[in-house]
Amino acid sequence: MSSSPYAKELLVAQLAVQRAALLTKRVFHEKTKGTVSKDDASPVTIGDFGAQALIISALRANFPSDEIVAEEESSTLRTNPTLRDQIWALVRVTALSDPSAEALLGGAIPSADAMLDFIAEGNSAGGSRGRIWAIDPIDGTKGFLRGGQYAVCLALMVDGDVKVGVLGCPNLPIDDAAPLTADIGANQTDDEGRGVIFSAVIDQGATSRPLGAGALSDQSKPISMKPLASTEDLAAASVCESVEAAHSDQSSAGQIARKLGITRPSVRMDSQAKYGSIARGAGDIYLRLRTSKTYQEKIWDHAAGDLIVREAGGQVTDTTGSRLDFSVGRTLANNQGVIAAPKAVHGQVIRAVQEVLGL
Ligand SMILES: Nc1ncnc2c1ncn2[C@@H]1O[C@H](COP(=O)(O)O)[C@@H](OP(=O)(O)O)[C@H]1O
Ligand SMILES: [Mg+2]
Ligand SMILES: [Mg+2]
Ligand SMILES: [Mg+2]
Repeated sequence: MSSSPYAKELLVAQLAVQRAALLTKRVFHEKTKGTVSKDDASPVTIGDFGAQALIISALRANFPSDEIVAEEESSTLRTNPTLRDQIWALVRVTALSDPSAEALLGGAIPSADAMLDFIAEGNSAGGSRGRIWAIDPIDGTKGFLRGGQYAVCLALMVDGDVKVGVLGCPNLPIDDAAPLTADIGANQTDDEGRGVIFSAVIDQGATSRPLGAGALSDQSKPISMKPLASTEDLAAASVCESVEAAHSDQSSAGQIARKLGITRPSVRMDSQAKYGSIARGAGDIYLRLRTSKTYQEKIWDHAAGDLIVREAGGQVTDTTGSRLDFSVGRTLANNQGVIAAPKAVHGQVIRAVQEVLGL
């Protein structure tokens, strides 16, 4: 193993994300996905819980004293043994099908109860001190259920700053040069040539590699944002935004694009696959414009993508132009929306955003 900073964290994170992604792919092909509706009416599946259990068990085996902020909680499972047992069966069979990384990932989870305990360990309040991992076991659960884009997301923050970010995107093309395709209606699962892991370590650049099983042979390739520099470049840019109109103001995004001279329709895709896609130059700009004054973005929805885009030559801020602040707890309480773009044009994009939003 190389001795560059965060080499072990990166390796463990990639292997854990890869194994969790295998689990989610398995769930996609099951007839019952154990979908339950959470308090905020968003869905969670056995895939979300199982992926979170696998990732936390891998982190605990390697970094026992780190804190963990993860999206899902275990309380509903403690009173729902049927759901718990479905997840347990899935976690066991996935670990068995991915044996080569066993030594690093810490061996099998001993029991269903131990699995629930792992899931529950993602309850850190977050904050500005120490080593804290942020996990979104399935980001874009709605995309996952409809056969579109989703991402298994893991990031390490140290003293409130993201140092390592990994995104597993089972339904994106492996080919960094493949054109962007919108999510809606398309079943993009398990096609030949899909499944990619994006990674970044602070000051070490960003990479992509195929998502597989087991050990990671060295197939990582550096990725970078498209180097947009001029107004003409901007006019040819493609904008990514959420599929969900409730998650981002699509009508303002359309006005912003027109103001920048962009003629192509935006590409709507679920999850942090948007960050990965612009980081490798398949798209150019990610706009996420808040739809309510009360919703606070969650750190696990942005931490890995923020670092991957910045390490690929992009700039990521909120609509006021401030960097995303991961140091204030489980949410981005200090930020409003997200604007990610190549460095050279980010200022121009922010001006258009502020004109349209009246900021
Ligand atoms: N009102 C809202 N505004 C912005 N984001 C929201 C939201 N309600 C839910 N989300 C988040 O949007 C994420 C999906 O992002 P996207 O819209 O880019 O696909 C969800 O992640 P999960 O699918 O992990 O729950 C969820 O955390
Ligand atoms: Mg969710
Ligand atoms: Mg999410
Ligand atoms: Mg999620």
